[in-house]
Parts: sequence; structure tokens; C-alpha cells
Amino acid sequence: MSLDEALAEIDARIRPAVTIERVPLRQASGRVLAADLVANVTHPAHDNAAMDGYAVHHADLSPSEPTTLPVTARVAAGHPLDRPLPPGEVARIFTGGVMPEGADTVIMQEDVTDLGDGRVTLPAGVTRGRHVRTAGGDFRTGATILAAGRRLRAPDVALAASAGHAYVPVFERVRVGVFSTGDEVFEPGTDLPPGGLYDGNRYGMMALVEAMGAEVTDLGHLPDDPDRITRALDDAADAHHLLLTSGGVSVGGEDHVRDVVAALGSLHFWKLAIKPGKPTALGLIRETAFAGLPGNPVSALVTCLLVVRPVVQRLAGLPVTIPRRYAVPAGFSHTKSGNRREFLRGWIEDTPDGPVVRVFHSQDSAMIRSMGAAAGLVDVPAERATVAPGEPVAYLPFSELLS
Ligand SMILES: Nc1nc2c(c(=O)[nH]1)N[C@H]1C(S)=C(S)[C@@H](COP(=O)(O)OP(=O)(O)OC[C@H]3O[C@@H](n4cnc5c(N)ncnc54)[C@H](O)[C@@H]3O)O[C@H]1N2
Ligand code: MOO
Repeated sequence: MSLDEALAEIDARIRPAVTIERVPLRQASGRVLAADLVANVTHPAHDNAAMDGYAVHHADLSPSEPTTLPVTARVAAGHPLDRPLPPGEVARIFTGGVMPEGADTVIMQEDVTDLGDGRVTLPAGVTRGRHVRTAGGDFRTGATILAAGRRLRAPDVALAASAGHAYVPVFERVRVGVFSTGDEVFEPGTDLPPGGLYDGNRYGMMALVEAMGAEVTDLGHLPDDPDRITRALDDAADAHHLLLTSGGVSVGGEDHVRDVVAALGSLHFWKLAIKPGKPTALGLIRETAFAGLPGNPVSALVTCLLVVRPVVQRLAGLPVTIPRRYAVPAGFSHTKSGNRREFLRGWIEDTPDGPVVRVFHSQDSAMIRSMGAAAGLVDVPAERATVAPGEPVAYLPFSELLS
């Protein structure tokens, strides 16, 4: 199955699984807005001063020479004047101060001479409305300020607060349980027996799905034992929207994950025509989605980005977004070893002739360092046999996959 067919399958099969909750703003960052947010107030609420200076009636100013007028009022932010400003008079005003009724222009204090006797001399040639922020210039009551489906970032939280919201409706976080499998896999920090290696995958997968906005349960590590795997998946399914495993999905004599899932539930697909990531399985255990990622460390992380991310988006009630690719000249040559679509680990480098994409010297999916060195993936289509230096390639930054 091609990756595009797999994504279509995900779109069709995975249904939104989360409910809506209201969270205080302090907990809103990174969450997905579940309904359009409309402004409770108009901002700015009133015409107000954009500078520290003097509020005037523009009609009082001579267009050709300085004008001297008395200062009869003082307006600080939060302390509006309780009367109109009569023509021929000036109000001292500070940034954010509400424009007194009648005044229409602010002159910044650097341009004004204070005569010291309660009068000021104002310059000629001032434009009407200068340094005044108009009421509603930012947003008005009832305006939609944030659209449903948006993942809230710091500026969005500031906007929601400015519009008067103490709580916002967000989708519940997708709950993802993560296992690793393999008799050879051991916990970092413990002693390694002969033939053992440390569990990179589980930690990498947990960090990635957390970066996708999901809530992760660390379900630990499982041996290559079908009964133990069956029990663990069966026990964990109902408390999660998605279960993830690494390892044991290929064709070896100790690859049990696929059979276990087929027995507990069903498999939507198993093999994908991508490299790395061929033995990637997607299925269902009762109501809970299941993704079995390959054991090779690069394959586990790349499939987490390419396949698990859209699954998490669908479960979260979001549309599956196609990450943006950039056409960049290749700074490498490459010959494909088969007819799978390949995702090479690479990064952008500046050269005197402009930016090029470089790729890590080893594209072996067991070499986790290639992921650490990379800032993105070079997407080489199935039908393309070779890449020569200078030819454009499609570069997919990791940042596009984690926003
Ligand atoms: N005869 C075939 N052999 C293999 C095929 C195939 O089509 N025919 N596919 C290869 C591909 S592609 C991949 S990818 C791997 C994936 O196999 P599994 O998902 O069954 O993974 P394992 O065999 O359990 O492990 C593969 C490799 O990764 C290491 N590993 C496993 N778990 C972890 C972990 N948590 N942290 C770090 N490293 C891990 C494991 O020791 C193995 O070296 O199958 C190929 N074989
Ligand atoms: O997915 Mo295996 O995807 O080539 O290492």
C-alpha cells in the first residue's frame, strides 16, 4: 500500500474520539480549540492615545504656525475624563488614556513646548487623528477571533484573554499508550546483557506524540511473548484512544504483534511501500486505534511522524493536514535500492550558490544518529530511480510535522 492510500485509509477509518472540555486559559496553550471563539468585548474599547502627549481639537490648530493653548485636563490610562474637552483647550494625556469627548488628535510630548504657566505651544502641520487608536480597531464584540480546530499558541492565548475569556472550549487530549517490544530491548540506566540494546524507540515515540499534543501513558516494555503482548494490549485498550508499539511487526519468528492485534481486533493495513517504515501496521482493538511501528529506530520515528501524526489528528477531530514540502536543489546523489517511496534524513545547508539539501552519510534505518543529524526528510517518489546533485528534491522539515 502506498503512503497516500494509507493516509486515505486513516481518513476513512479513524473517527474523532475525543470529547470537548472547558479549560482555564492557563492550561490552554497547545490545546485544540473546539468551537469558534468570539470576542466578549470591543478592543480597544474607546478611542485612546497611542503616545504620551496632549489631546487636542484639531480644528484649534493653525495649519501654518505653532498654536498656544491652555491645558485644562489630565487623562491617564484607566482614568477617563468625566466631561467633554471644550474647544480651545488641551488635555494632558498618557498612552492608553481614553480620548476626551471632542478631542480628535494627540501630539506627542517631544513635539510640544510646555510654557510652564499652564499653557503649551503645539506645532503646525499636525494631521487630524494622529496618534489616536480607534475604538474597535483590533476587534469588535461578537467578531470571531479564533476558529475552531486551531492549535492554540501563546499569541492565541493572549488574544483569548484580551477578548475576555477566562475559559476556552478545547478538545480533550488524545490519550496514547506506548509500548516497546523485543527480548533484546532494555531500559536505559540498567546494565546491558550480551545481545541487548537500550530502548530508544519508546522514548522517541513518547516524545513525538507528546509534541503532537497527545497525552502519553508510558506502558513500558514487553518481551517477544504473544501471551504477554495479548494481555498488555487487551488491558490497556479501553483507557486509551490509541495504542502504539514498536518492534515485532515484521516477518521473523518472534514478530508477534500483528497476529495478536488480528486476534484481539482487526488490521486495516500492514505493509507500506515506504523506506524506512515498510512493516507498519494500523488496526483496531475494540474501540481503540492501534499502530504497530517497525523496530528499527529510524523506521519507528519516521512512521510516527508520517502515519501516527495523521491518526492523532483524526482522533482529535481535526482534518488530516498535508505537511508542506519545499523544492530545494539536492546537495547529494542517491540511487534508490527498490521501488518504495524513500524518506532520506537530511537538512538544508547554505552554499555560495544558494541553499541545498544534504543527507546523512548513512541511510540505514538502524542508525538513529541519522535522525539526530537531520532537520527534515527528503521525499523521493517511488518512481524516481536516482537523484543527482543540483536536481530539485522535495524537502519536508520536521517542523512541518510537529506544528
Ligand atoms: N526477511 C525480512 N526481514 C525483514 C524485513 C522484511 O521485509 N523481510 N523487513 C525489515 C524491515 S524494513 C524492518 S523496519 C525491520 C522491522 O522489523 P520489526 O518491526 O519486526 O522489528 P524487530 O525485528 O523487533 O527489530 C528490528 C531492529 O530494531 C531494533 N529495535 C527493536 N526495538 C527497539 C527499541 N525499542 N529501541 C531500539 N532498537 C530497537 C532491534 O534490535 C532490531 O535490530 O525488519 C526487517 N527485517
Ligand atoms: O522499514 Mo525498514 O523500513 O527499511 O528499516
